[in-house]
Amino acid sequence: MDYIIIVAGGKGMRMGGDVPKQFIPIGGKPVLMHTIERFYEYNPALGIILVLPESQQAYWKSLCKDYGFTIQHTIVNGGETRFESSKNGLSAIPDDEEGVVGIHDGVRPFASVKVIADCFEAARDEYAAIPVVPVTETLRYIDRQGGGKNVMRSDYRIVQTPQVFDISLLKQAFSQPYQAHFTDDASVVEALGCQISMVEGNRENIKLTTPFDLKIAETLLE
Ligand SMILES: Nc1ccn([C@@H]2O[C@H](COP(=O)(O)OP(=O)(O)OP(=O)(O)O)[C@@H](O)[C@H]2O)c(=O)n1
Ligand SMILES: C[C@](O)(CO)[C@H](O)COP(=O)(O)O
Repeated sequence: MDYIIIVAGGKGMRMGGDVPKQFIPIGGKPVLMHTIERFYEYNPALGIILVLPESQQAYWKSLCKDYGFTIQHTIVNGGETRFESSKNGLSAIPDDEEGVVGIHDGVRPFASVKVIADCFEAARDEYAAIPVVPVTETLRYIDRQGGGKNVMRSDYRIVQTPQVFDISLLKQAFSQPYQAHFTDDASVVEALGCQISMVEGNRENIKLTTPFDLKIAETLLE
């Protein structure tokens, strides 16, 4: 069986505000409902695991009731770091399960169904796949003295989610101790010495990080 783990266990410090960013309504319903619907649209048989801070779980259940949101999912407690939240989500999948598992930021409601399908397909063939988009602005490397140097932007890609992996490979990766450079799930798998395949992402698949991103989200839904 295949799964998607949707991580929404963060604090949303850069977004600020009283309502955690995954619950902010865009286009008439909470961000997280849009995100889950994308994966349901891709494959209604996908096992959906939602990682949420324990303190937010009752509120989420009340939102599901209020909005008539009935897509089945399992809720798991969030962790202190994204690494821990991903690991908690993964622990909800039986150890002997075969198939692939994606990990997706709860606050990326615009992953296209094509990108989701491409990532799952690539991971079935190549064990680990992530969506990337080109850099559209010029990049400068900043050294420790604060000096800058132009670098070739064509040498870099912006990394999105869902990041999809063979289940047993991902379980092995997450048995490693946490390291500070684990900023996504692919970096955890790469630390085992594995190659990560890249598929073309979709530009709208932004991470809602600051209030500015919410304005873009509303525009994308118009
Ligand atoms: N301990 C954590 C930290 C992050 N995340 C999730 O990882 C995704 C990407 O993280 P980010 O956008 O940075 O969210 P926050 O950590 O909540 O934001 P901030 O860094 O501004 O506090 C989000 O869906 C977030 O909920 C998580 O599940 N558990
Ligand atoms: C996983 C991620 O969205 C890929 O771009 C990103 O690394 C998350 O970073 P954050 O600082 O936890 O938002």
